[in-house]
Amino acid sequence: MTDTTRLRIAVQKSGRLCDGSMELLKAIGVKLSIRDRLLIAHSTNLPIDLLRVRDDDIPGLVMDGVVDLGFIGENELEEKMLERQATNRNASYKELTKLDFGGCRLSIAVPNEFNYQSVQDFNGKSIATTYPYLLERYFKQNNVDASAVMLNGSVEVAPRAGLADAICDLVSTGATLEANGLREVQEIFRSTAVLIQRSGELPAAKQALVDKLMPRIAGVMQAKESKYIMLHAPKDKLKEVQALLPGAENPTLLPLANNDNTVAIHVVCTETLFWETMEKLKALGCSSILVMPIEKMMG
Ligand SMILES: Nc1ncnc2c1ncn2[C@@H]1O[C@H](COP(=O)(O)OP(=O)(O)OP(=O)(O)O)[C@@H](O)[C@H]1O
Ligand SMILES: O=P(O)(O)OC[C@H]1O[C@H](OP(=O)(O)OP(=O)(O)O)[C@H](O)[C@@H]1O
Ligand SMILES: [Mg+2]
Repeated sequence: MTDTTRLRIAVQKSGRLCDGSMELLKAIGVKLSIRDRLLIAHSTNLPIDLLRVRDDDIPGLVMDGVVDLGFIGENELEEKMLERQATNRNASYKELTKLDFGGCRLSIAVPNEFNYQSVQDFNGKSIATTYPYLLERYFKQNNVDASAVMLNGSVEVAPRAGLADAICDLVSTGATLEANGLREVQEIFRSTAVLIQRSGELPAAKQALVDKLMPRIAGVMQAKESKYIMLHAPKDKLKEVQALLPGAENPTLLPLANNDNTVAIHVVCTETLFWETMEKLKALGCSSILVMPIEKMMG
Protein backbone atom coordinates (compact mmCIF):
# COMPACT_ATOMS: atom_id res chain seq x y z
CA MET A 1 0.00 0.00 0.00
CA THR A 2 1.24 3.49 -0.77
CA ASP A 3 1.64 5.86 2.14
CA THR A 4 -0.85 8.69 1.50
CA THR A 5 0.65 10.93 4.17
CA ARG A 6 3.82 11.50 2.13
CA LEU A 7 3.87 14.31 -0.43
CA ARG A 8 4.16 12.76 -3.89
CA ILE A 9 6.08 14.74 -6.48
CA ALA A 10 6.42 13.77 -10.15
CA VAL A 11 9.70 14.63 -11.90
CA GLN A 12 11.08 13.76 -15.31
CA LYS A 13 13.29 10.68 -14.98
CA SER A 14 15.82 11.82 -17.55
CA GLY A 15 15.86 14.66 -20.04
CA ARG A 16 15.89 18.43 -20.18
CA LEU A 17 13.94 19.01 -16.95
CA CYS A 18 15.64 16.39 -14.84
CA ASP A 19 18.77 18.24 -13.68
CA GLY A 20 16.93 21.49 -12.93
CA SER A 21 14.25 19.71 -10.88
CA MET A 22 16.69 17.55 -8.92
CA GLU A 23 19.07 20.45 -8.23
CA LEU A 24 16.19 22.58 -6.99
CA LEU A 25 14.94 19.83 -4.66
CA LYS A 26 18.44 19.45 -3.27
CA ALA A 27 18.85 23.22 -2.84
CA ILE A 28 15.61 23.46 -0.81
CA GLY A 29 16.81 20.78 1.56
CA VAL A 30 15.10 17.64 0.25
CA LYS A 31 17.54 14.75 0.65
CA LEU A 32 16.87 11.87 -1.71
CA SER A 33 18.09 8.36 -2.11
CA ILE A 34 17.95 7.75 -5.86
CA ARG A 35 18.42 4.33 -7.37
CA ASP A 36 18.61 4.71 -11.10
CA ARG A 37 16.35 1.89 -12.14
CA LEU A 38 13.57 2.68 -9.69
CA LEU A 39 10.40 4.60 -10.42
CA ILE A 40 10.05 5.80 -6.82
CA ALA A 41 12.66 7.60 -4.73
CA HIS A 42 12.12 8.37 -1.05
CA SER A 43 13.36 11.40 0.78
CA THR A 44 15.48 10.48 3.75
CA ASN A 45 14.73 13.65 5.76
CA LEU A 46 11.20 14.76 4.78
CA PRO A 47 7.88 12.93 4.14
CA ILE A 48 8.31 13.18 0.35
CA ASP A 49 8.31 10.53 -2.39
CA LEU A 50 9.45 11.25 -5.94
CA LEU A 51 7.82 9.58 -8.88
CA ARG A 52 10.34 9.51 -11.73
CA VAL A 53 8.49 9.30 -15.03
CA ARG A 54 8.43 10.53 -18.64
CA ASP A 55 7.51 14.17 -18.80
CA ASP A 56 4.46 13.41 -21.01
CA ASP A 57 2.88 11.57 -18.08
CA ILE A 58 3.29 14.35 -15.50
CA PRO A 59 0.30 16.61 -16.38
CA GLY A 60 -2.07 13.61 -16.32
CA LEU A 61 -0.69 12.32 -13.01
CA VAL A 62 -1.33 15.74 -11.43
CA MET A 63 -4.75 16.24 -13.08
CA ASP A 64 -5.87 12.76 -12.01
CA GLY A 65 -4.66 13.45 -8.46
CA VAL A 66 -2.22 10.52 -8.51
CA VAL A 67 0.58 12.84 -7.38
CA ASP A 68 0.38 16.08 -5.38
CA LEU A 69 2.98 18.12 -7.24
CA GLY A 70 4.79 17.95 -10.57
CA PHE A 71 7.68 19.66 -12.31
CA ILE A 72 6.70 20.17 -15.95
CA GLY A 73 7.28 22.34 -19.01
CA GLU A 74 4.41 24.70 -19.82
CA ASN A 75 4.40 23.39 -23.41
CA GLU A 76 3.64 19.83 -22.29
CA LEU A 77 1.19 21.02 -19.63
CA GLU A 78 -0.80 23.18 -22.06
CA GLU A 79 -0.83 20.44 -24.72
CA LYS A 80 -2.14 17.84 -22.28
CA MET A 81 -4.68 20.32 -20.92
CA LEU A 82 -6.07 20.93 -24.44
CA GLU A 83 -6.10 17.20 -25.16
CA ARG A 84 -7.98 16.39 -21.96
CA GLN A 85 -10.46 19.23 -22.46
CA ALA A 86 -11.15 17.94 -25.97
CA THR A 87 -11.84 14.46 -24.60
CA ASN A 88 -13.89 15.63 -21.59
CA ARG A 89 -11.40 14.62 -18.94
CA ASN A 90 -10.48 16.63 -15.86
CA ALA A 91 -7.80 19.15 -16.85
CA SER A 92 -7.52 21.23 -13.67
CA TYR A 93 -4.38 22.00 -11.66
CA LYS A 94 -2.85 24.92 -9.73
CA GLU A 95 0.36 26.58 -10.85
CA LEU A 96 2.54 27.15 -7.76
CA THR A 97 5.44 28.94 -9.43
CA LYS A 98 7.32 29.41 -12.64
CA LEU A 99 10.86 28.07 -12.50
CA ASP A 100 14.15 29.36 -13.86
CA PHE A 101 14.99 26.43 -16.13
CA GLY A 102 13.50 24.65 -19.15
CA GLY A 103 13.13 27.86 -21.12
CA CYS A 104 12.35 27.17 -24.81
CA ARG A 105 9.85 28.03 -27.52
CA LEU A 106 7.56 25.95 -29.70
CA SER A 107 8.07 27.12 -33.26
CA ILE A 108 7.15 26.24 -36.81
CA ALA A 109 10.21 25.65 -39.00
CA VAL A 110 10.43 25.07 -42.74
CA PRO A 111 13.12 23.55 -44.99
CA ASN A 112 15.63 26.24 -46.05
CA GLU A 113 14.38 26.10 -49.65
CA PHE A 114 10.73 26.75 -48.62
CA ASN A 115 9.80 30.24 -49.84
CA TYR A 116 7.99 31.45 -46.71
CA GLN A 117 6.00 34.73 -46.77
CA SER A 118 3.31 34.39 -44.10
CA VAL A 119 1.43 31.89 -41.99
CA GLN A 120 -1.15 31.61 -44.81
CA ASP A 121 1.51 29.66 -46.75
CA PHE A 122 0.67 26.68 -44.55
CA ASN A 123 -2.81 26.31 -46.06
CA GLY A 124 -3.05 22.78 -47.45
CA LYS A 125 0.34 21.81 -45.98
CA SER A 126 1.20 19.12 -43.43
CA ILE A 127 3.27 19.85 -40.33
CA ALA A 128 4.96 17.20 -38.21
CA THR A 129 4.77 17.79 -34.45
CA THR A 130 4.58 16.25 -30.99
CA TYR A 131 2.16 19.06 -30.03
CA PRO A 132 -0.88 18.71 -32.33
CA TYR A 133 -3.33 20.49 -29.98
CA LEU A 134 -1.13 23.59 -29.56
CA LEU A 135 -0.46 23.65 -33.30
CA GLU A 136 -4.12 23.24 -34.25
CA ARG A 137 -5.13 25.99 -31.82
CA TYR A 138 -2.61 28.30 -33.45
CA PHE A 139 -3.82 27.50 -36.98
CA LYS A 140 -7.44 27.94 -35.91
CA GLN A 141 -6.66 31.37 -34.42
CA ASN A 142 -4.99 32.34 -37.71
CA ASN A 143 -7.61 30.82 -40.03
CA VAL A 144 -5.16 28.42 -41.60
CA ASP A 145 -6.29 25.04 -42.89
CA ALA A 146 -3.27 22.79 -42.37
CA SER A 147 -2.90 19.27 -41.03
CA ALA A 148 -0.78 18.13 -38.09
CA VAL A 149 1.17 14.87 -38.44
CA MET A 150 1.79 13.45 -34.98
CA LEU A 151 5.34 12.23 -34.32
CA ASN A 152 6.72 11.42 -30.86
CA GLY A 153 10.37 11.82 -31.81
CA SER A 154 12.76 12.76 -34.63
CA VAL A 155 10.33 15.45 -35.73
CA GLU A 156 13.12 17.41 -37.40
CA VAL A 157 13.77 14.70 -40.01
CA ALA A 158 10.12 14.56 -41.17
CA PRO A 159 10.43 16.99 -44.12
CA ARG A 160 13.54 15.24 -45.45
CA ALA A 161 11.84 11.86 -45.06
CA GLY A 162 8.85 13.15 -47.04
CA LEU A 163 6.49 12.81 -44.07
CA ALA A 164 5.54 16.48 -43.84
CA ASP A 165 6.12 19.88 -45.45
CA ALA A 166 7.28 21.59 -42.25
CA ILE A 167 7.68 20.92 -38.52
CA CYS A 168 6.55 22.44 -35.25
CA ASP A 169 9.02 21.62 -32.48
CA LEU A 170 10.85 22.98 -29.44
CA VAL A 171 13.72 25.34 -30.08
CA SER A 172 16.29 26.74 -27.70
CA THR A 173 19.59 27.60 -29.40
CA GLY A 174 18.36 26.66 -32.89
CA ALA A 175 21.25 24.21 -33.38
CA THR A 176 18.96 21.23 -34.00
CA LEU A 177 17.04 23.10 -36.72
CA GLU A 178 20.25 24.29 -38.37
CA ALA A 179 21.74 20.79 -38.37
CA ASN A 180 18.64 19.56 -40.22
CA GLY A 181 18.47 22.28 -42.88
CA LEU A 182 15.43 23.93 -41.28
CA ARG A 183 14.59 27.59 -40.60
CA GLU A 184 12.42 28.89 -37.75
CA VAL A 185 9.63 31.07 -39.17
CA GLN A 186 6.93 31.32 -36.52
CA GLU A 187 7.01 31.05 -32.74
CA ILE A 188 3.67 29.75 -31.45
CA PHE A 189 4.27 29.18 -27.71
CA ARG A 190 6.87 30.33 -25.18
CA SER A 191 7.61 27.93 -22.36
CA THR A 192 9.44 27.51 -19.10
CA ALA A 193 9.36 24.82 -16.43
CA VAL A 194 6.68 25.25 -13.76
CA LEU A 195 5.76 23.56 -10.49
CA ILE A 196 2.11 22.53 -10.36
CA GLN A 197 -0.16 21.12 -7.67
CA ARG A 198 -3.24 18.95 -8.05
CA SER A 199 -6.52 20.80 -7.64
CA GLY A 200 -8.56 20.27 -4.50
CA GLU A 201 -7.39 20.45 -0.93
CA LEU A 202 -4.33 18.64 0.31
CA PRO A 203 -4.40 17.07 3.78
CA ALA A 204 -3.24 19.68 6.33
CA ALA A 205 0.18 18.14 6.95
CA LYS A 206 0.97 17.96 3.23
CA GLN A 207 -0.22 21.54 2.68
CA ALA A 208 1.96 22.68 5.59
CA LEU A 209 4.96 21.03 3.94
CA VAL A 210 4.20 22.72 0.59
CA ASP A 211 3.84 26.05 2.43
CA LYS A 212 7.25 25.49 3.98
CA LEU A 213 8.94 24.55 0.70
CA MET A 214 7.57 27.37 -1.49
CA PRO A 215 9.47 30.23 0.24
CA ARG A 216 12.59 28.08 0.00
CA ILE A 217 12.11 27.77 -3.77
CA ALA A 218 11.65 31.53 -4.07
CA GLY A 219 14.77 32.01 -1.93
CA VAL A 220 16.88 29.71 -4.08
CA MET A 221 15.78 31.37 -7.33
CA GLN A 222 16.28 34.87 -5.91
CA ALA A 223 19.73 33.93 -4.60
CA LYS A 224 20.78 32.72 -8.07
CA GLU A 225 19.95 36.13 -9.52
CA SER A 226 21.55 38.07 -6.69
CA LYS A 227 25.18 38.84 -5.96
CA TYR A 228 27.00 39.99 -2.84
CA ILE A 229 29.24 42.88 -3.80
CA MET A 230 32.12 44.38 -1.86
CA LEU A 231 34.20 47.32 -2.98
CA HIS A 232 36.22 50.25 -1.76
CA ALA A 233 34.79 53.61 -2.86
CA PRO A 234 35.87 57.25 -2.50
CA LYS A 235 33.64 58.89 0.16
CA ASP A 236 32.82 61.84 -2.11
CA LYS A 237 31.51 59.55 -4.91
CA LEU A 238 29.08 57.46 -2.83
CA LYS A 239 25.94 58.72 -4.62
CA GLU A 240 27.35 58.00 -8.07
CA VAL A 241 28.61 54.59 -6.96
CA GLN A 242 25.25 53.59 -5.49
CA ALA A 243 23.45 54.68 -8.66
CA LEU A 244 25.55 52.19 -10.62
CA LEU A 245 24.76 49.18 -8.43
CA PRO A 246 21.70 47.37 -9.90
CA GLY A 247 18.84 46.75 -7.48
CA ALA A 248 20.96 47.58 -4.43
CA GLU A 249 19.22 48.85 -1.31
CA ASN A 250 20.69 50.09 1.97
CA PRO A 251 24.35 49.28 1.50
CA THR A 252 26.52 48.73 4.54
CA LEU A 253 29.32 51.32 4.79
CA LEU A 254 32.40 50.37 6.76
CA PRO A 255 35.39 52.55 7.60
CA LEU A 256 38.82 51.50 6.40
CA ALA A 257 41.82 51.50 8.70
CA ASN A 258 44.21 54.43 8.11
CA ASN A 259 42.14 55.87 5.26
CA ASP A 260 39.62 58.68 5.85
CA ASN A 261 38.77 59.28 2.19
CA THR A 262 37.62 55.77 1.31
CA VAL A 263 34.90 53.45 2.66
CA ALA A 264 34.16 49.78 2.10
CA ILE A 265 30.68 49.10 0.67
CA HIS A 266 28.93 45.75 1.15
CA VAL A 267 25.70 45.29 -0.70
CA VAL A 268 23.35 42.65 -2.16
CA CYS A 269 22.45 43.37 -5.78
CA THR A 270 19.39 41.73 -7.29
CA GLU A 271 20.88 41.61 -10.77
CA THR A 272 24.14 40.52 -12.29
CA LEU A 273 26.89 43.11 -12.18
CA PHE A 274 28.23 43.34 -15.70
CA TRP A 275 31.85 44.01 -16.62
CA GLU A 276 30.78 47.39 -18.04
CA THR A 277 29.42 48.47 -14.65
CA MET A 278 32.59 47.30 -12.90
CA GLU A 279 34.64 49.35 -15.35
CA LYS A 280 32.49 52.43 -14.59
CA LEU A 281 32.95 51.87 -10.84
CA LYS A 282 36.69 51.68 -11.39
CA ALA A 283 36.59 54.93 -13.38
CA LEU A 284 34.88 56.60 -10.39
CA GLY A 285 37.88 55.63 -8.26
CA CYS A 286 36.57 52.39 -6.75
CA SER A 287 38.96 49.51 -6.09
CA SER A 288 38.98 45.92 -4.76
CA ILE A 289 35.63 45.21 -6.43
CA LEU A 290 34.46 41.69 -5.54
CA VAL A 291 31.29 40.00 -6.89
CA MET A 292 30.30 36.88 -4.99
CA PRO A 293 27.51 34.31 -5.48
CA ILE A 294 24.84 33.88 -2.79
CA GLU A 295 23.70 30.37 -1.92
CA LYS A 296 20.42 31.00 -0.09
CA MET A 297 18.25 34.01 0.78
CA MET A 298 15.40 34.63 3.19
CA GLY A 299 13.57 37.96 3.40
N1 LIG B 1 16.39 22.71 -25.89
C1 LIG B 1 15.72 22.90 -24.78
N2 LIG B 1 16.10 23.82 -23.89
C2 LIG B 1 15.40 24.01 -22.75
N3 LIG B 1 14.29 23.33 -22.42
C3 LIG B 1 13.89 22.40 -23.26
C4 LIG B 1 14.58 22.13 -24.48
N4 LIG B 1 13.96 21.14 -25.10
C5 LIG B 1 12.93 20.81 -24.31
N5 LIG B 1 12.86 21.56 -23.21
C6 LIG B 1 11.85 21.47 -22.10
O1 LIG B 1 12.07 20.24 -21.43
C7 LIG B 1 10.94 19.36 -21.59
C8 LIG B 1 11.45 17.94 -21.74
O2 LIG B 1 12.25 17.86 -22.89
P1 LIG B 1 12.95 16.50 -23.31
O3 LIG B 1 13.59 16.73 -24.62
O4 LIG B 1 13.79 16.00 -22.19
O5 LIG B 1 11.62 15.63 -23.42
P2 LIG B 1 11.31 14.17 -23.90
O6 LIG B 1 12.28 13.74 -24.95
O7 LIG B 1 9.86 14.23 -24.22
O8 LIG B 1 11.58 13.31 -22.58
P3 LIG B 1 10.77 12.07 -21.97
O9 LIG B 1 11.60 10.88 -22.24
O10 LIG B 1 10.69 12.37 -20.49
O11 LIG B 1 9.41 12.03 -22.60
C9 LIG B 1 10.21 19.92 -22.82
O12 LIG B 1 8.84 19.59 -22.81
C10 LIG B 1 10.44 21.41 -22.65
O13 LIG B 1 9.56 21.96 -21.69
O1 LIG C 1 17.37 24.53 -30.33
P1 LIG C 1 18.22 23.49 -29.64
O2 LIG C 1 19.12 24.11 -28.60
O3 LIG C 1 18.96 22.63 -30.60
O4 LIG C 1 17.22 22.56 -28.79
C1 LIG C 1 16.08 21.99 -29.35
C2 LIG C 1 16.06 20.50 -29.20
O5 LIG C 1 16.09 20.16 -27.81
C3 LIG C 1 15.06 19.22 -27.53
O6 LIG C 1 15.47 17.92 -27.77
P2 LIG C 1 16.56 17.17 -26.86
O7 LIG C 1 17.93 17.63 -27.20
O8 LIG C 1 16.16 17.31 -25.42
O9 LIG C 1 16.46 15.68 -27.33
P3 LIG C 1 15.19 14.77 -27.63
O10 LIG C 1 14.81 15.13 -29.03
O11 LIG C 1 15.75 13.38 -27.52
O12 LIG C 1 14.11 15.04 -26.62
C4 LIG C 1 13.97 19.59 -28.54
O13 LIG C 1 13.07 18.53 -28.77
C5 LIG C 1 14.76 19.99 -29.77
O14 LIG C 1 15.00 18.87 -30.61
MG1 LIG D 1 8.35 13.44 -23.41
